[in-house]
Amino acid sequence: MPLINVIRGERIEPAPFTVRTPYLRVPLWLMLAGWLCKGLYRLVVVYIRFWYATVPATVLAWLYHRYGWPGPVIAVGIPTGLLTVWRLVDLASFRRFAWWPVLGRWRRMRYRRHWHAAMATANLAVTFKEDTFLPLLKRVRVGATGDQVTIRMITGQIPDDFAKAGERLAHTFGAIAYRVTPGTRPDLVVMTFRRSDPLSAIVRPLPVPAAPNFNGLPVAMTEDGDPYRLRLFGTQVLVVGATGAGKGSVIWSFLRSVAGGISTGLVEVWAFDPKGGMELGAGERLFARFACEDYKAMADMLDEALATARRRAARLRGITRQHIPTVDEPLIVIVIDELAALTAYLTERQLKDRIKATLGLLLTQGRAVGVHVLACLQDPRKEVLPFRNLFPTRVGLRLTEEAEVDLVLGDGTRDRGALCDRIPQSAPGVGFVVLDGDPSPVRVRFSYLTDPDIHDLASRYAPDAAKEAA
Ligand SMILES: Nc1ncnc2c1ncn2[C@@H]1O[C@H](COP(=O)(O)OP(=O)(O)OP(=O)(O)O)[C@@H](O)[C@H]1O
Repeated sequence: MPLINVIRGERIEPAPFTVRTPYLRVPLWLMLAGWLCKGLYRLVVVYIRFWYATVPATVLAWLYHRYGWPGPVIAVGIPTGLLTVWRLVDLASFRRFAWWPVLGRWRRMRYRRHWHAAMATANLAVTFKEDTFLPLLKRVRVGATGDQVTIRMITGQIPDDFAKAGERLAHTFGAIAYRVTPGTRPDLVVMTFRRSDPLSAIVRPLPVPAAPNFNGLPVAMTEDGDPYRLRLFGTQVLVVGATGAGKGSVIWSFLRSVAGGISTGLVEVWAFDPKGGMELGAGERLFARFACEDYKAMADMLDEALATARRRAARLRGITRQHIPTVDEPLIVIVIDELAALTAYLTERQLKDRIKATLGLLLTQGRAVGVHVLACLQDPRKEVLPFRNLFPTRVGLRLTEEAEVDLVLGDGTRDRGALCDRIPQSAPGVGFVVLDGDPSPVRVRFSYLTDPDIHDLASRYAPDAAKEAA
């Protein structure tokens, strides 16, 4: 038996005694006096506990008593005026240093009030040796869209325990969505409760970088209002979404982010649009290769890409582990609008098997030698699933079923906040990006390019357009 047991958490003391009060006849005056004392005691407790409200109220009352109305009016008016000027002059710093800290205090009180019940009903309170322990509410930080709540877990708890209870807690605390991320220390977990949606508006096309940075291509906006930068080097990208979820906008946002490289010859896009060219046809001028009807031609293109990858690997072996694109040896991106059309729906068995084998090799061997795949998928069915793990970067847009989320993005991702099945139809282009090895899904909205935007992009950045201009 251990000498000392150590457990973190807030201990809920049981009542030391349980007594049955005897029946006594109490005179009315004694009862009234008792109530009065109790009332006074509670008043003092409330006064001390809520000092930040009671002390200013007392000061204002004293000012009124001493100077009449001008006293409190001036005392309130001057700081209010200064704060209003601050807000008008610099809203960002006003929010950051004045409004959000105050709101954070207020919200912390509200979290505390519901904390015990919320933890107990979400099964996050732990009973150990007849004592009950609660996770500790450490800090509440308010931001533009919601609250970041830092919690110290009880011994034996892990962030996934909070992820599993996330939806329950979000409802309890009146949030519309949540996200769970590990804290800065192993005993901390951060729950982000979102109260409004900063991604409700359409994101206009982002500026085209003249020279694309393949470690961070701006393709979408994050909830913080910053561009989301997709890392292409060393990865393959899978985009999954129900029909109308905005897969097209992911492709076009990506193409826009590498358009500078396309025009200079640093990037070659090989596009596959098995739906007859409806999605990608408008940008045909941007592509070095384009196939939209002939599946045999698509299989040949994939074979060619694999041969290129192998040639590069043979040349670079022992020299470098990451291919650096040049005009002579550009970065090749294979964009596939509907992966299942090649790997699942195709009726010619031999051709389908050939495509699947090549694609599998390409996904594993291509990323170090500058041959990348960005593939979209509508229906996460069994036939395409074996490929899932070959895509280190996965984007989940709106999905129709809850079970599809973990199927596509990885086990436990939905619990950690990637609620793809809850994305409304009215929010196409909204999705969660999940990177291999990073437990936190990032919620983003991809930029939307209208047909004129796409035509404009194709006419400005097509490689032949650059030659014509020269
Ligand atoms: N990022 C976005 N922002 C705003 N609206 C968008 C966005 N992406 C798509 N939309 C709207 O949603 C519609 C459907 O988008 P899109 O065709 O890209 O979906 P999809 O997932 O490719 O569907 P499908 O699988 O049926 O081709 C578009 O016509 C457009 O009106």
